[in-house]
Amino acid sequence: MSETEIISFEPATGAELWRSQVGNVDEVVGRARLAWPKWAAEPNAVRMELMRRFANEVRKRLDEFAQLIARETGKPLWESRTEVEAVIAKVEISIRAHGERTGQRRLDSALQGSQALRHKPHGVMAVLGPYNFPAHLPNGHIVPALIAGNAVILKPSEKTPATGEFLLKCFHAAGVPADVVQLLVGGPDEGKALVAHDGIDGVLFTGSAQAGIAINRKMASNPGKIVALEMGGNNPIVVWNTPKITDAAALIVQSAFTTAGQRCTAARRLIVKSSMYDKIVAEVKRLTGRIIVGAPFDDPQPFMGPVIDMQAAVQLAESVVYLISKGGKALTHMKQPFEGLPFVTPAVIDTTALSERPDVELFGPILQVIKVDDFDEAIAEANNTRFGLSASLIGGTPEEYDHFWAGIRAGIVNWNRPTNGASSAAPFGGIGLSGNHRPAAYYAADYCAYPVASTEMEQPRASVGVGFREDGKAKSEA
Ligand SMILES: NC(=O)c1ccc[n+]([C@@H]2O[C@H](COP(=O)([O-])OP(=O)(O)OC[C@H]3O[C@@H](n4cnc5c(N)ncnc54)[C@H](O)[C@@H]3O)[C@@H](O)[C@H]2O)c1
Ligand SMILES: O=CCC[C@H](NC(=O)CCC(=O)O)C(=O)O
Repeated sequence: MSETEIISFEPATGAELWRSQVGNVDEVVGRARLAWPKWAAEPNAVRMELMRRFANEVRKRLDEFAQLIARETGKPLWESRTEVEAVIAKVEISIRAHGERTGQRRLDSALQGSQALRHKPHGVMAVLGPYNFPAHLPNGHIVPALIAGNAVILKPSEKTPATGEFLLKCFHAAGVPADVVQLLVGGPDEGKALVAHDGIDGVLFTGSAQAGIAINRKMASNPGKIVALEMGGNNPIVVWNTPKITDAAALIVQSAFTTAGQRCTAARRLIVKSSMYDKIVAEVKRLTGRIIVGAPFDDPQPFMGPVIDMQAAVQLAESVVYLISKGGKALTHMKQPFEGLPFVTPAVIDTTALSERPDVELFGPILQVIKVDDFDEAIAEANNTRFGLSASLIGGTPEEYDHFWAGIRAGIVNWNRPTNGASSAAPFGGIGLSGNHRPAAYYAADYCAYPVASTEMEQPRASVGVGFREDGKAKSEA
């Protein structure tokens, strides 16, 4: 039975934060369809100016917004602030991307007329958001979609609706008409109804592979509708010859445990050269042991907050038990330091001995360690996944990095940098179960508008060419 009400709870305290009735999909879509043509007909400059006003609105409310994200997701306040800063930065990046990726071109020819390339918006776009970046990631679809002239319906995650509501209030306060960007409160049922609705021209999804595949299936009979899928990862970080053990360990810990491991780009598998194993593992254990796990407003600030809810915490603890039951060796144990609340400490598990490692995204602070002897074996192990979002090489020579870059199947391939923390000024997406070749961030402009090619002359001008007699009849008819 579907829920009639959505309630958001603060992970760090269990307190109720927000509640609302679920939205009416037909009504929201109907309003968006009516509002869209006027919005699409506005000059680009008007839409861009409104986006800049939106950025200013968010800037004015940065503290309030960051506090809400911290309460609703459990992320430390310092990290929640970085999410709000990313929301602000998205506007200028998207304006630039719109011009560079979907701008206008015109090629004049005296004979053929003028060859013009312009872009049109799709219409009404459904944005389905995840809970881990409840503002920044939906916003990464919303801003480019609005700039291009689409109307948008945001269905935020059922776990973080208050953040979605706050984000949309900032658009409205900036002057974007209420029906041009609307909130649809709901869970997966409302998401499914929105995706299936005839009045939707596209679905811009960020979330799990499971839900993304279900959406892709649903949209298969509508090839004309745009579907952008940003999904999860089972991301490798490979450590090869490096004398910089402390730096390597810091990059590994940052990759695996930032946001309590709840990032699509988090490192899930540490693949390490046998001869470096002892040193790297010792340093990773030492650093992991120093991580402060705590509530978002604690002083000193924690590195990691709780995971999103108790269900997630229990699933993560069960995954650790499963890996150990199959032959994994716990290098650090996952503990639940606060009874009844979803705080977990990071687990590092050596799974080298496992004959089959489950290729699933364990969305939390669990890092598997796999020991290998040979660089090609490391690359093969890194590619031993159906996902393909991000991958990093720590250490190695420039030649080895070239080899790694060429051999790795992922949308983001880094060298001596973490697997996460991707730039909004670059394309962002993955292959395999991580996405459907419609990268977001800088390339989001591409899926928010479609190109129209036109050959244009101010007056009709045609010439009868080869194959015609003087009277205009074709030779073949003679
Ligand atoms: N690649 C990326 O850019 C990226 C970014 C952030 C998060 N993620 C991924 O998101 C996941 C965590 O977020 P989550 O748990 O909120 O994801 P989720 O897939 O459970 O939910 C995402 C959104 O889709 C909706 N939804 C769920 N099932 C649906 C269906 N069948 N039809 C339509 N809508 C549906 C949800 O209500 C929610 O709004 C992780 O897998 C993470 O890797 C990916
Ligand atoms: O959880 C998934 C997103 C993680 C984040 N990626 C980005 O912020 C991409 C940039 C953008 O979309 O603007 C990361 O890599 O940490």
